Amino acid sequence: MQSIPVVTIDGPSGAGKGTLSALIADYLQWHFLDSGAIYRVLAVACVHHDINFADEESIVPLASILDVSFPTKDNQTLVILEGEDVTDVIRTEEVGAQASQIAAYPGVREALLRRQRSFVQAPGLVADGRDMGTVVFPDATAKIFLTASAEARAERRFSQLKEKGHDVTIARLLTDIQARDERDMNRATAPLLPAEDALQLDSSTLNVEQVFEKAKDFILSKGIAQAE
Ligand SMILES: Nc1ncnc2c1ncn2[C@@H]1O[C@H](COP(=O)(O)OP(=O)(O)O)[C@@H](O)[C@H]1O
Ligand SMILES: Nc1ccn([C@@H]2O[C@H](COP(=O)(O)OP(=O)(O)O)[C@@H](O)[C@H]2O)c(=O)n1
Repeated sequence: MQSIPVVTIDGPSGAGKGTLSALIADYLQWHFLDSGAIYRVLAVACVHHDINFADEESIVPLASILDVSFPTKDNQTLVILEGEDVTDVIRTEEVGAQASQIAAYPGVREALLRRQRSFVQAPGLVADGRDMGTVVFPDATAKIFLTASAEARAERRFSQLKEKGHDVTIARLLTDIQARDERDMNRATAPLLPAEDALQLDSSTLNVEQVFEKAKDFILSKGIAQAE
Protein backbone atom coordinates (compact mmCIF):
# COMPACT_ATOMS: atom_id res chain seq x y z
CA MET A 1 0.00 0.00 0.00
CA GLN A 2 1.30 3.48 -0.88
CA SER A 3 1.84 5.55 2.28
CA ILE A 4 0.30 8.99 2.65
CA PRO A 5 2.89 11.70 1.77
CA VAL A 6 4.07 14.28 4.29
CA VAL A 7 5.91 17.59 3.76
CA THR A 8 7.68 18.92 6.86
CA ILE A 9 8.55 22.56 7.51
CA ASP A 10 10.75 23.14 10.56
CA GLY A 11 12.64 26.16 11.81
CA PRO A 12 12.89 28.83 14.50
CA SER A 13 10.20 31.27 15.63
CA GLY A 14 9.23 33.87 13.04
CA ALA A 15 11.04 32.26 10.10
CA GLY A 16 7.75 32.10 8.20
CA LYS A 17 6.89 28.41 8.72
CA GLY A 18 3.20 28.98 9.38
CA THR A 19 2.88 31.26 6.36
CA LEU A 20 4.69 28.84 4.05
CA SER A 21 2.88 25.77 5.42
CA ALA A 22 -0.50 27.36 4.79
CA LEU A 23 0.49 28.27 1.21
CA ILE A 24 1.82 24.78 0.48
CA ALA A 25 -1.20 23.07 2.07
CA ASP A 26 -3.47 25.27 -0.03
CA TYR A 27 -1.45 24.65 -3.20
CA LEU A 28 -1.49 20.87 -2.73
CA GLN A 29 -4.97 20.84 -1.13
CA TRP A 30 -3.50 18.82 1.74
CA HIS A 31 -4.14 18.75 5.49
CA PHE A 32 -2.10 20.94 7.81
CA LEU A 33 -0.58 20.31 11.25
CA ASP A 34 0.51 23.31 13.34
CA SER A 35 2.41 21.31 15.98
CA GLY A 36 3.47 24.45 17.84
CA ALA A 37 -0.21 25.17 18.52
CA ILE A 38 -0.41 21.89 20.47
CA TYR A 39 2.52 22.90 22.71
CA ARG A 40 1.00 26.35 23.11
CA VAL A 41 -2.41 24.87 24.06
CA LEU A 42 -0.73 22.61 26.60
CA ALA A 43 0.87 25.68 28.20
CA VAL A 44 -2.55 27.34 28.48
CA ALA A 45 -4.00 24.10 29.89
CA CYS A 46 -1.32 24.15 32.61
CA VAL A 47 -2.49 27.62 33.63
CA HIS A 48 -6.15 26.47 33.61
CA HIS A 49 -5.27 23.50 35.83
CA ASP A 50 -2.96 25.48 38.10
CA ILE A 51 0.06 23.38 37.16
CA ASN A 52 3.48 24.96 37.54
CA PHE A 53 5.62 24.92 34.35
CA ALA A 54 8.43 23.32 36.36
CA ASP A 55 6.18 20.42 37.42
CA GLU A 56 7.03 17.94 34.65
CA GLU A 57 5.36 15.03 36.46
CA SER A 58 1.96 16.72 36.36
CA ILE A 59 2.32 18.07 32.81
CA VAL A 60 2.99 14.67 31.17
CA PRO A 61 -0.41 13.14 32.09
CA LEU A 62 -2.12 16.40 31.09
CA ALA A 63 -0.40 16.16 27.67
CA SER A 64 -1.75 12.60 27.24
CA ILE A 65 -5.37 13.56 27.82
CA LEU A 66 -5.24 17.10 26.39
CA ASP A 67 -8.75 17.92 25.17
CA VAL A 68 -7.99 20.06 22.10
CA SER A 69 -9.62 20.26 18.68
CA PHE A 70 -9.03 22.36 15.55
CA PRO A 71 -12.41 22.92 13.86
CA THR A 72 -12.68 25.14 10.76
CA LYS A 73 -15.14 28.04 10.79
CA ASP A 74 -15.51 30.61 7.98
CA ASN A 75 -12.21 29.37 6.48
CA GLN A 76 -10.37 29.97 9.76
CA THR A 77 -8.94 27.19 11.92
CA LEU A 78 -10.07 27.60 15.51
CA VAL A 79 -8.26 26.16 18.51
CA ILE A 80 -10.64 24.80 21.13
CA LEU A 81 -9.31 23.74 24.55
CA GLU A 82 -11.75 21.97 26.85
CA GLY A 83 -14.65 23.64 25.02
CA GLU A 84 -13.10 27.13 25.19
CA ASP A 85 -11.96 29.09 22.12
CA VAL A 86 -8.24 29.83 22.73
CA THR A 87 -7.37 30.68 19.11
CA ASP A 88 -6.04 34.15 19.97
CA VAL A 89 -4.97 33.45 23.56
CA ILE A 90 -2.29 30.95 22.46
CA ARG A 91 -0.58 33.40 20.07
CA THR A 92 1.14 35.71 22.57
CA GLU A 93 4.91 35.69 23.02
CA GLU A 94 4.34 34.83 26.67
CA VAL A 95 2.54 31.61 25.75
CA GLY A 96 5.24 30.90 23.12
CA ALA A 97 7.91 31.10 25.82
CA GLN A 98 5.88 28.89 28.18
CA ALA A 99 5.36 26.37 25.35
CA SER A 100 9.10 26.25 24.73
CA GLN A 101 9.70 25.59 28.45
CA ILE A 102 7.37 22.58 28.65
CA ALA A 103 8.41 21.35 25.17
CA ALA A 104 11.82 20.55 26.65
CA TYR A 105 10.35 17.71 28.75
CA PRO A 106 10.93 14.34 27.02
CA GLY A 107 7.77 12.84 28.56
CA VAL A 108 5.66 15.69 27.18
CA ARG A 109 7.07 15.20 23.66
CA GLU A 110 6.49 11.46 23.86
CA ALA A 111 2.90 11.97 25.05
CA LEU A 112 2.16 14.21 22.05
CA LEU A 113 3.73 11.99 19.36
CA ARG A 114 0.72 9.83 18.54
CA ARG A 115 -1.61 12.83 18.48
CA GLN A 116 0.63 14.59 15.94
CA ARG A 117 0.95 11.50 13.76
CA SER A 118 -2.84 11.10 13.69
CA PHE A 119 -2.98 14.22 11.48
CA VAL A 120 -1.64 12.18 8.55
CA GLN A 121 -4.66 11.77 6.30
CA ALA A 122 -5.10 11.41 2.55
CA PRO A 123 -4.25 13.04 0.24
CA GLY A 124 -1.29 14.33 2.35
CA LEU A 125 -0.08 16.42 5.27
CA VAL A 126 1.99 19.58 5.60
CA ALA A 127 3.50 19.62 9.12
CA ASP A 128 4.94 22.78 10.71
CA GLY A 129 7.17 22.71 13.80
CA ARG A 130 10.65 22.09 15.18
CA ASP A 131 11.10 18.31 14.93
CA MET A 132 8.67 17.35 12.18
CA GLY A 133 11.40 16.13 9.79
CA THR A 134 13.73 14.71 12.44
CA VAL A 135 11.46 12.93 14.95
CA VAL A 136 7.75 12.99 14.22
CA PHE A 137 7.84 12.25 10.46
CA PRO A 138 11.39 11.02 9.70
CA ASP A 139 10.13 9.34 6.51
CA ALA A 140 8.54 12.50 5.10
CA THR A 141 8.68 12.86 1.31
CA ALA A 142 10.03 16.43 1.38
CA LYS A 143 11.64 18.26 4.30
CA ILE A 144 12.28 21.99 4.49
CA PHE A 145 14.24 23.83 7.18
CA LEU A 146 13.30 27.49 7.06
CA THR A 147 15.46 30.05 8.84
CA ALA A 148 16.01 33.82 8.93
CA SER A 149 18.26 36.06 11.00
CA ALA A 150 17.02 36.77 14.54
CA GLU A 151 16.72 40.47 13.60
CA ALA A 152 14.51 39.75 10.56
CA ARG A 153 12.35 37.43 12.63
CA ALA A 154 11.95 39.96 15.45
CA GLU A 155 10.89 42.61 12.93
CA ARG A 156 8.35 40.29 11.35
CA ARG A 157 6.93 39.31 14.73
CA PHE A 158 6.77 43.00 15.68
CA SER A 159 4.66 43.89 12.63
CA GLN A 160 2.47 40.83 13.14
CA LEU A 161 1.76 41.48 16.83
CA LYS A 162 1.39 45.26 16.36
CA GLU A 163 -1.26 44.60 13.74
CA LYS A 164 -3.14 42.50 16.29
CA GLY A 165 -2.94 45.37 18.79
CA HIS A 166 -0.32 43.82 21.11
CA ASP A 167 1.93 46.21 23.04
CA VAL A 168 5.45 45.04 22.05
CA THR A 169 8.91 46.43 21.23
CA ILE A 170 11.42 45.06 18.72
CA ALA A 171 14.17 44.98 21.37
CA ARG A 172 12.05 42.86 23.71
CA LEU A 173 10.96 40.55 20.88
CA LEU A 174 14.58 40.07 19.81
CA THR A 175 15.55 39.07 23.37
CA ASP A 176 12.56 36.70 23.58
CA ILE A 177 13.35 35.12 20.20
CA GLN A 178 17.00 34.61 21.12
CA ALA A 179 16.03 33.02 24.45
CA ARG A 180 13.58 30.70 22.69
CA ASP A 181 16.15 29.77 19.99
CA GLU A 182 18.64 28.95 22.69
CA ARG A 183 16.19 26.71 24.57
CA ASP A 184 14.80 25.01 21.44
CA MET A 185 18.26 24.31 19.97
CA ASN A 186 19.93 23.12 23.14
CA ARG A 187 17.36 20.82 24.70
CA ALA A 188 18.37 17.16 24.93
CA THR A 189 15.22 15.73 23.31
CA ALA A 190 14.25 16.61 19.74
CA PRO A 191 16.26 19.84 19.55
CA LEU A 192 15.65 22.28 16.73
CA LEU A 193 17.99 21.20 13.93
CA PRO A 194 17.70 20.50 10.23
CA ALA A 195 17.10 16.92 9.14
CA GLU A 196 20.03 15.62 7.08
CA ASP A 197 17.87 15.44 3.97
CA ALA A 198 16.17 18.83 4.44
CA LEU A 199 16.31 21.73 2.01
CA GLN A 200 17.70 24.64 4.02
CA LEU A 201 16.13 27.94 3.09
CA ASP A 202 17.18 31.29 4.56
CA SER A 203 14.26 33.69 4.16
CA SER A 204 16.02 36.80 5.61
CA THR A 205 16.11 38.54 2.23
CA LEU A 206 13.29 36.68 0.47
CA ASN A 207 9.67 37.74 0.39
CA VAL A 208 6.80 35.31 0.98
CA GLU A 209 6.31 34.69 -2.76
CA GLN A 210 10.01 33.94 -3.31
CA VAL A 211 10.09 31.50 -0.39
CA PHE A 212 6.97 29.78 -1.71
CA GLU A 213 8.44 29.43 -5.22
CA LYS A 214 11.66 27.84 -3.90
CA ALA A 215 9.76 25.49 -1.60
CA LYS A 216 7.33 24.57 -4.38
CA ASP A 217 10.16 23.72 -6.82
CA PHE A 218 11.76 21.51 -4.17
CA ILE A 219 8.51 19.71 -3.37
CA LEU A 220 7.75 19.10 -7.05
CA SER A 221 11.30 17.77 -7.48
CA LYS A 222 10.42 15.13 -4.88
CA GLY A 223 7.64 13.81 -7.09
CA ILE A 224 4.76 15.46 -5.26
CA ALA A 225 2.22 16.83 -7.71
CA GLN A 226 -0.29 19.66 -7.35
CA ALA A 227 -3.92 18.59 -6.89
CA GLU A 228 -5.96 18.30 -10.13
N1 LIG B 1 9.53 35.71 3.67
C1 LIG B 1 8.92 36.59 4.47
N2 LIG B 1 9.22 37.90 4.39
C2 LIG B 1 8.63 38.80 5.20
N3 LIG B 1 7.70 38.49 6.13
C3 LIG B 1 7.35 37.22 6.25
C4 LIG B 1 7.95 36.19 5.43
N4 LIG B 1 7.40 35.01 5.80
C5 LIG B 1 6.53 35.27 6.79
N5 LIG B 1 6.47 36.59 7.06
C6 LIG B 1 5.68 37.27 8.09
O1 LIG B 1 6.39 37.07 9.32
C7 LIG B 1 5.48 36.83 10.40
C8 LIG B 1 5.84 35.52 11.07
O2 LIG B 1 5.57 34.46 10.15
P1 LIG B 1 5.02 33.05 10.64
O3 LIG B 1 4.64 32.29 9.41
O4 LIG B 1 4.00 33.21 11.71
O5 LIG B 1 6.37 32.42 11.26
P2 LIG B 1 6.61 31.12 12.12
O6 LIG B 1 5.43 30.20 11.90
O7 LIG B 1 7.88 30.53 11.59
O8 LIG B 1 6.74 31.56 13.53
C9 LIG B 1 4.08 36.88 9.77
O9 LIG B 1 3.52 38.14 10.00
C10 LIG B 1 4.31 36.65 8.30
O10 LIG B 1 3.34 37.30 7.51
N1 LIG C 1 7.22 20.59 16.84
C1 LIG C 1 7.36 21.52 17.77
C2 LIG C 1 6.63 22.72 17.70
C3 LIG C 1 6.79 23.65 18.72
N2 LIG C 1 7.61 23.39 19.74
C4 LIG C 1 7.76 24.31 20.87
O1 LIG C 1 6.65 25.17 20.97
C5 LIG C 1 7.05 26.55 20.94
C6 LIG C 1 6.00 27.33 20.15
O2 LIG C 1 6.00 26.86 18.81
P1 LIG C 1 5.39 27.69 17.59
O3 LIG C 1 5.74 26.91 16.36
O4 LIG C 1 3.97 27.95 17.84
O5 LIG C 1 6.19 29.03 17.70
P2 LIG C 1 6.46 30.12 16.59
O6 LIG C 1 7.51 29.54 15.67
O7 LIG C 1 5.17 30.37 15.86
O8 LIG C 1 6.94 31.28 17.36
C7 LIG C 1 8.45 26.53 20.29
O9 LIG C 1 9.30 27.57 20.75
C8 LIG C 1 9.00 25.16 20.69
O10 LIG C 1 9.66 25.21 21.94
C9 LIG C 1 8.34 22.23 19.78
O11 LIG C 1 9.14 22.01 20.68
N3 LIG C 1 8.20 21.29 18.79
